[in-house]
Amino acid sequence: MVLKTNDKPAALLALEDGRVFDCASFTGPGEASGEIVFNTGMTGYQEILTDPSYNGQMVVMTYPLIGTYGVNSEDMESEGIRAEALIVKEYQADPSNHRAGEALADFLRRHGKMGIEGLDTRALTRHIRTAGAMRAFVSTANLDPRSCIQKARAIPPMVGRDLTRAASTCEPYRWVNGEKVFFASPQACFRKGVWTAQGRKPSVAAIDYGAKHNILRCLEASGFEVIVVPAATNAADVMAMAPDAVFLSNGPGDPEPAVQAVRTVRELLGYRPMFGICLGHQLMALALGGKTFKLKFGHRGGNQPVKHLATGRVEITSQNHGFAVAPDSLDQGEVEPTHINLNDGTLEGFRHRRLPLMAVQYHPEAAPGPHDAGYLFETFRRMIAANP
Ligand SMILES: NC(=O)CC[C@H](N)C(=O)O
Repeated sequence: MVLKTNDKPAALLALEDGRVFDCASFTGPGEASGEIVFNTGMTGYQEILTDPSYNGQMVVMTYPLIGTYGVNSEDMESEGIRAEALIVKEYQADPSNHRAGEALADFLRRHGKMGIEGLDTRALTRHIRTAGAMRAFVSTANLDPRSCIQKARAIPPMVGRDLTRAASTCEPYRWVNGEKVFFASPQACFRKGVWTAQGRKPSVAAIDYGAKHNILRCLEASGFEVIVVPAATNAADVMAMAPDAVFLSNGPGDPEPAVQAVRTVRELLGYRPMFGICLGHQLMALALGGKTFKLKFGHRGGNQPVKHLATGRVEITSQNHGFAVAPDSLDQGEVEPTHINLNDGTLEGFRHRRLPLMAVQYHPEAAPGPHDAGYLFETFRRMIAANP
């Protein structure tokens, strides 16, 4: 039981289906709302909080003790905290790690986000598994269950939300040595001579729907010259850059209402080799005429088993998604499934039989998580070499 003090005021977590949990806030007074989802990673709370794909969501960690290794300056997946709140069984306020620069509670507070503890996260997770991911509201100021449930029901549902532009960069930038380098003006980016490696490295235009920094780090480490462009960039502007390849990033929200993004991807199909990760995978499937649907409680964690169909090899993968591509909605004559999830049989990757297109639903950049799927960046490189 958590001692409720002035530092840790009592809070109430209310779910839209009427379930409530007494808890405490380890970041002081506040209020938060969003879709409540769980992550099964034992570590990785910093990467999870800063992954833009968690925008609009409150994350429950199933591992019971969180905060032990603090927060450091190297493991950021974006500039700030993108999740709405972090919900844990027990917060460990005294971090011990040589890389720790800050305690988790201070990091959350600095970004104006809530940390919640002192509830039975196992019961909460089992409830989400049975009833599905749903809207929730948590407050230290309002402890009235009925009113909190109403507030949970008043927030917009995740289905139908296009968050691609909200999570994207407003201006294009170069990704150089792990840093963003902006252009003198955005227009300076959309021209053929923008690439500096001039053929010594494959150039990739990465469309940003809320890209995790580690994807950009992996592209750079795999030898690509990377320029990141906003989600609203149209196909003509991408083509004006004449990149060797196009990359579609991860991102928050429901892919189906992102019609402008899907149109751009459709216009780029077959233009140059293209690789999509997570939301990028879903947008590519939609551009190919496929459909997506919402999973009951999604896949979030670092231990999702995925079978690579060509080799029979099983990869342990890092994942974060609430939607999935319906395999039957894709033209099997054109699109070949390449990966499936061994927990629930859902589609985890595909390639096109004629065009140089590949996509995976999981995260080969894997931070936090295993490195089993790192070969995909090399596969992308080979695809570019084969399609000059
Ligand atoms: N990590 C992602 O790109 C997530 C994609 C999408 N928002 C989903 O939840 O399915």
